[in-house]
Amino acid sequence: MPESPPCDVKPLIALFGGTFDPIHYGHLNTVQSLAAMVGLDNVILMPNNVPPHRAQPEASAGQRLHMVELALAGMPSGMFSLDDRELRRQTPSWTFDTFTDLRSEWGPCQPLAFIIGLDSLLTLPTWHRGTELLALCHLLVCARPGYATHMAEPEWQSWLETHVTHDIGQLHRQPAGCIYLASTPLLPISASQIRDRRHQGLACDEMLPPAVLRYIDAQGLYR
Ligand SMILES: Nc1ncnc2c1ncn2[C@@H]1O[C@H](COP(=O)(O)OP(=O)(O)OP(=O)(O)O)[C@@H](O)[C@H]1O
Ligand SMILES: O=C(O)c1ccc[n+]([C@@H]2O[C@H](COP(=O)([O-])O)[C@@H](O)[C@H]2O)c1
Repeated sequence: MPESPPCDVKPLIALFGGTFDPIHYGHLNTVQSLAAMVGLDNVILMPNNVPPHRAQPEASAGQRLHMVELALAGMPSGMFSLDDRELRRQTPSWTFDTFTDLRSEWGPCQPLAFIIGLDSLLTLPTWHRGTELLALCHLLVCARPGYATHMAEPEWQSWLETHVTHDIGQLHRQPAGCIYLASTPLLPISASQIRDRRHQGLACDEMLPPAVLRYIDAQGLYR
């Protein structure tokens, strides 16, 4: 029986999904640190359209996309790019479906990763085919202040421990299957805190890029 040819080593492609209602420095700075730690030349931001597992966003999909574009314009050139595939789907933005598409586009050998914050990891086993995601990609997990460092259920914790790697090289050599818990700097910023502060008429100047804040003002968002 002929052996399948070995995979060529290809640069790891990493996507960072989010609702980004709005995008903030907790996203941008944390992921920049992660990229430096893991050796990513580029991170692809992927705003969702119909976020599963949460209340629907206050800003429209178009407004959230525009805020991401404004934020990226202020970041070092080439560091980030944008993928709007979930915005073009009207069904819930299930990550498993998105990575099924990405895997068929890139083929079985391409190392792919999904970037999430610690809070997302803690709920991942409740996602649509959540734990099966590892068959399609790695998970790169950014630290986030105020969240437990253990999974809520013992079987989820053993799933996590089975897949955790400390070997960054493995993320680049293997197409999928590893969870990397990155010790990124802890940034206590959240989109819900920004929305709450805006609802109360409080300033958010240090929390997100000025161009995004100007757009929020101009659009009358989060009043
Ligand atoms: N300050 C932060 N540090 C690390 N990861 C973060 C931070 N803020 C958001 N993330 C991660 O970024 C991804 C997208 O997050 P999202 O767009 O929902 O922002 P959020 O601030 O968590 O929003 P909300 O407060 O509305 O839930 C998620 O995986 C989340 O865990
Ligand atoms: O596929 C799922 O079931 C699923 C459930 C919760 C979140 N996600 C994705 O995880 C990313 C972070 O989610 P959020 O809600 O923190 O913006 C974003 O890309 C979501 O679409 C995906």
